Amino acid sequence: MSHSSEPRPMTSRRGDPLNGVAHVPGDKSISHRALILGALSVGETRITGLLEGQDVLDTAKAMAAFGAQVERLGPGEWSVHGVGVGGFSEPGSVIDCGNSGTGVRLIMGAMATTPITAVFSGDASLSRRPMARITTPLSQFGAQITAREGDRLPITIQGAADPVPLHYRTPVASAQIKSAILLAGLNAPGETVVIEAEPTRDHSERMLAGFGAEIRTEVTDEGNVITLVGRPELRAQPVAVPRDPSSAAFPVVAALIVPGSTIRVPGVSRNPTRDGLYVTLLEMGADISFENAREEGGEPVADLVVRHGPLKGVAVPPERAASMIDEFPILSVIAAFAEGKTVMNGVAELRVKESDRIDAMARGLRANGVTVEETRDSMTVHGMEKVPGGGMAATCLDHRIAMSFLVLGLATEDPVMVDDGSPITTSFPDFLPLMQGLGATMDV
Ligand SMILES: O=C(O)C1=C[C@@H](OP(=O)(O)O)[C@@H](O)[C@H](O)C1
Ligand SMILES: C=C(OP(=O)(O)O)C(=O)O
Repeated sequence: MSHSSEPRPMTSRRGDPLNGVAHVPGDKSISHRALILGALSVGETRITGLLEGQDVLDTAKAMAAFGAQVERLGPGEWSVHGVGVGGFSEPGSVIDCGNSGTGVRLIMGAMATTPITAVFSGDASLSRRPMARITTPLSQFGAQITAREGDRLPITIQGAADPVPLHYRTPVASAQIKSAILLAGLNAPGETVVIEAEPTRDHSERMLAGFGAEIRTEVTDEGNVITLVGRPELRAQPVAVPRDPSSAAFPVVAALIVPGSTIRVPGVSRNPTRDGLYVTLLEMGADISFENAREEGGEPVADLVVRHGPLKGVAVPPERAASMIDEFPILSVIAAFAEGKTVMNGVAELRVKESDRIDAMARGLRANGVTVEETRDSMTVHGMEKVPGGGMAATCLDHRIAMSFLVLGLATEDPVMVDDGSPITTSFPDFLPLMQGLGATMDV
């Protein structure tokens, strides 16, 4: 299901310092994977802390359509009775993944080696995003795939009746490509191997191991070589989803740019494959401390304490991009308040997210008085002492663009408007009350 079709204009403006505790929602990547692996296991998987954003709810609905028993027990608490590897049944209607690239790409992988047919669709944003990166490897497993012009959704997949395991080098750094292949490899006999030149988020590998699959990662000169042994019996597991570092980034940056602020953000995942923004913020001179470092649900987590202070621009090295790929929109916001310029290189993938994020951020920042330069795969933001604001940003069906500009407006001279805040529900349904609870002036 796509998010609400009514545009929801929103505004944010300068006000008091931000203070308090921000309980951000569960990790989106881990939530999708918990539902999918739960559906592919034998027994009942109990999930706590699941993100109940529209992207993940669409994945839950899809798992039920493939035959799993999916039930909401309470806030963030879900039960999945799985059907086992190879046990998916043919869905009776189209699988609509709404706005979610992770949802559609991982689910296409999960069904591509089972002899059933499924049709996948999405909203206007998802229907523009490239899918050849997934359909190419899945065809090599033996799936028959028909896509719209340019390898876009809607896509029909007839799963392979006699799948062959795959040995595949990913052409771009993408955890979605890697994960789709690993999920397809579950029902192929023998070893499926994925090679990635740059490491990407490793939640699939961690969770597959936790559910009992034989999977190993070797670090070699050509990158990470991940090998999965097919046809395991996955055993249902309890999954405690840690809080999402990509969602935490919004209140964290808000506290860093609003003078006098101090906030605490407990229980945030500090998985090194997701940590690039925090490494970058520390290089910029941000006052962030990481307290009570511990492990929860197989992931390293910590409580973040964040205080406003002076910041300086930095150059983000391209090899860090994958570990903060969803955080460049909000980094470009904080860069506007830093001394000097912030340069982001090797970020071409931003052009194929929910929107062209380089274009969307550059336009919106310029509309609010900030100087931005862009190339095909880079963006440079010039910091200033006082950021004017007063402009309208188009959110382009992109939750992260909407939240980034609403954070910008908390520290600009004049208010910032976004044309449509409704996509925020895809990943952070309580964004508005959470920010208001910290003292932010933000409204619909
Ligand atoms: O695997 C995942 O859960 C994700 C991978 C990333 O996409 P790519 O694999 O396309 O880089 C990221 O942008 C997305 O929000 C979540
Ligand atoms: C890119 C994102 O998500 P997805 O690819 O799952 O749509 C995101 O959440 O920033």
